Amino acid sequence: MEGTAVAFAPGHISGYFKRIDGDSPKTTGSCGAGIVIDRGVTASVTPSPKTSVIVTDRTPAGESLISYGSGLIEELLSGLGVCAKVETTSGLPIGAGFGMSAAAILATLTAANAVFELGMSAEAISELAHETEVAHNTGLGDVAAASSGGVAVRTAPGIFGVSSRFFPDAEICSVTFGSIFTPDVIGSPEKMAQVTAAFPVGEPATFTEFMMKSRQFAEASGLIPARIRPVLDACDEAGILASMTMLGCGVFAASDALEILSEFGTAVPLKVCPHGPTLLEV
Ligand SMILES: Nc1ncnc2c1ncn2[C@@H]1O[C@H](COP(=O)(O)OP(=O)(O)O)[C@@H](O)[C@H]1O
Ligand SMILES: CC(C)(COP(=O)(O)O)[C@@H](O)C(=O)O
Repeated sequence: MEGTAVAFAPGHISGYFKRIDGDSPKTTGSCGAGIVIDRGVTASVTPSPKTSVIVTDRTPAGESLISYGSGLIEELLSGLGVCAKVETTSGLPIGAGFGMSAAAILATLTAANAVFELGMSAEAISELAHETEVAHNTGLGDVAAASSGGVAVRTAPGIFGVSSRFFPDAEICSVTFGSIFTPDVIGSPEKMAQVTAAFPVGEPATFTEFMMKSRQFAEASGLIPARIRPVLDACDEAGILASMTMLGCGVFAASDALEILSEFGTAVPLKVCPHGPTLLEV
């Protein structure tokens, strides 16, 4: 095996969710809804006698090396029975509720599948990515959503749980103040009980309905950090729909809220991504 394959997978902002436990990682996941976004992770995979991983982020706040090595990615490759030099580059901060872990897994698998000619279907890639996310407690519904584009509504756990997708031409904007360690939240029965009780009734059919349900959920979930309250208040005052990026210490707003969000930090304009993982180069 020679050469390098490069793939991109989109990130995902979860607006609301509830954990559903099945009898295996495949049937465990979440219901909810979120936006598949045009920033995500690019992974380059080059066959090599020994596996090595470099994790970088290239966000609007600048570029930085996050780590040498990633347990998640190393385990993934070893499960496939291959060794490679992998570089993942995240377009948004890791751990901040932008689904970067799911994007990293999907992008790495898509590139590895191409360069090693593994013959996995898109469905098999999503299945393995979902099981890996759930097994590591780094996400529940991000893989199902980010396996394709749009605003994804999930009514059952697992990769076949997406009941509808819609594709608004919306200007979205986000600001983040840091991470919330996802396993601490989705691994806590107390937190999950409050999250389940906060789950909104009915499914959104429009972007506005999605934003309203997301905010209603965030308020009732007990998850809103004090740090983001002034940002939500400023959006409310300006009549802009906004909510918390699940699960990160940040806010996403509908419409072009760049000016308002920039008062609080580095604001990032986003669009709804129309597609799932894509092979860029092989
Ligand atoms: N680009 C990446 N490359 C490799 N591993 C990643 C990447 N992004 C996230 N991860 C892994 O996922 C963990 C964070 O998961 P999580 O809090 O769910 O992040 P996010 O909210 O961005 O999905 C990190 O500690 C790291 O192990
Ligand atoms: C909210 C979350 C459980 C985690 O999202 P993230 O922190 O971005 O990995 C997500 O996977 C979902 O099920 O909706």
